[in-house]
Amino acid sequence: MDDAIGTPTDDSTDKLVHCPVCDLELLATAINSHLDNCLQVKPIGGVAGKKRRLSSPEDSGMSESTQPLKRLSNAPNFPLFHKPKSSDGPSEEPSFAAQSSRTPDSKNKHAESHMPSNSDCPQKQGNWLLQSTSLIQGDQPKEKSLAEKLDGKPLADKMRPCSLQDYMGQNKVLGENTMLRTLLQSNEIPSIILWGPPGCGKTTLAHIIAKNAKNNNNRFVTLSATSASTNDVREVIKQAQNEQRFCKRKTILFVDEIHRFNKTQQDTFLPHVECGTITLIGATTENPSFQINNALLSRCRVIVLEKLSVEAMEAILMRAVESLGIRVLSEDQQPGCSGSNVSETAMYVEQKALTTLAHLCDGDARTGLNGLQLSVQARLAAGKDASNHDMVIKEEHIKEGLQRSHILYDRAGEEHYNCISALHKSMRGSDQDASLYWLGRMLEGGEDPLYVARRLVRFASEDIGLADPLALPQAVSAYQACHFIGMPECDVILAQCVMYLTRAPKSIAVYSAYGKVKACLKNHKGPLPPVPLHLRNAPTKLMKGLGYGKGYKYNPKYSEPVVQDYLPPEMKGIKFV
Ligand SMILES: Nc1ncnc2c1ncn2[C@@H]1O[C@H](COP(=O)(O)OP(=O)(O)OP(=O)(O)O)[C@@H](O)[C@H]1O
Repeated sequence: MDDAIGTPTDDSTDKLVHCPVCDLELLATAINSHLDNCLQVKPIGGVAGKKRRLSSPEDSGMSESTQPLKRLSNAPNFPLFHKPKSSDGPSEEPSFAAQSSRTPDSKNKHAESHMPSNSDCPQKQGNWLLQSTSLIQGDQPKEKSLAEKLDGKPLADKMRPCSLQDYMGQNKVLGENTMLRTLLQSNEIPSIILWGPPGCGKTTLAHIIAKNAKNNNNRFVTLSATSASTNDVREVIKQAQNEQRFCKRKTILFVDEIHRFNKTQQDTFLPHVECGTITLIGATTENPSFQINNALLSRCRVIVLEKLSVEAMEAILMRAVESLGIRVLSEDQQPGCSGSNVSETAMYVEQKALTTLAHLCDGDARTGLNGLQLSVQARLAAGKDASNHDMVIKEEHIKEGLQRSHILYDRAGEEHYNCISALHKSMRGSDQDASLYWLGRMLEGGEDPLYVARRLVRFASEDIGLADPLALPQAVSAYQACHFIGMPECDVILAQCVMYLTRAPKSIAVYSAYGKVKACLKNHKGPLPPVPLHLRNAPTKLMKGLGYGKGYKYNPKYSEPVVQDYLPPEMKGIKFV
């Protein structure tokens, strides 16, 4: 038979059947693949889509009988017989294995990850970046201006990496052969607690894990412990159970700021993490040993993320700068040296400015990126009236940008010492307003409250001492209270202590007396004199026999004042106080 498609192989399969769509007679063995393709051309109900009409047999010059065969190689198949390729499908996303090579130049590869493949990726949603670059061929969308690119969500959100390739730093936990990477590559996602300082990438890592998990047909649900109630948690768990029962899909639950959940809420997770209904990814800036209950903690792996290094921060900033189309000027370069069209308005940033920003943001990528955004926006505003087209972001602009958002405070650098010194001196001078101002400068700039509290303990003794013996317990209590409560609530505790110490009477008697002791010991020439025998303890017979404790007058036994030497004879008469 001329029209039959396929070759009979045995008696049971050489039966002829009619295609229900095109009425073609063909072998039973070939009906499925024929139908697949036939339906692409002639969907049941007869209404072909707009695209299909454009490539109708008449348009293509193909006869209806040959069309299905021609389409076999590249036509998408009808979902009845083949799984659809969704935008989340594994085939469209690089797996962790594919993402595994995080080389130092990975920051240069971000254009790859900007290809529109997943709607979860912030850079891809709304195409803010794509519209500004030439990644899309053919119908070029109108290029966005720099101001437009900065509009809307904060730059830090827009730049959130979608893959490990763009995830900088954290090599201790994500480098080659680390436990986490191995687990992720094998799609074994354990319940984990990501613990690290603000802006170090906890949420970002959770999103990357989730994206990979979605590719592997898992559900990803997020909750913020700051707003979710116990009922919300129960609802998520109920849905997770249904998904597991009916769709055989696992649920990954990301809980941001998990330390803010109370004990009951944390307990709600327990059995479900235990039995695998949900895989929990918690993020916290607080020490999980204190903030997360032990039972939950023992069911999760704690992954400690660190502040981002200056190098990682530079890479993150560089990626943002490139995405925004800002050109980087090294020390010996001038604006316009790239040979670009001079009539175009160009934005430049000095390499030094980026390095300064990377240092100042204290390993917090959000601070760094938002600081960059502020500086660029400030330059754009300043450049509106200027006749010169080129705008250059310099170090001072970066600092200015950070100051505006009250974050210019280099915790590791000079500013840290300058501010604590100013606080100490203001308290010594009993100036309450100045003392509070310097305290505020440090705390609002992100200083560690425990560092400030430790300095107050020292001040209580050094500058107040016995003039007010309650100053020291005040300061120690403030330290403990800060330890229990943490920022931001502990700010007022420190303020109370600072005001107490500022108002207290001052005395450096203890401080200077002890200073003299240290000087005496330091300047002593020759061997230090031995402890006089009568002052020595004599716990054993031998020591007693050697004369230890001999002649010592036990003061409580005497009603009259005791005359006795307490210093070595060489030191007799020395005064420290
Ligand atoms: N390791 C990283 N690599 C690249 N970009 C990062 C990295 N870490 C953070 N970022 C950038 O900083 C932004 C903020 O990071 P993220 O929200 O992940 O921090 P976080 O640790 O969860 O902070 P918080 O505790 O304050 O919620 C991200 O949107 C991203 O742009």
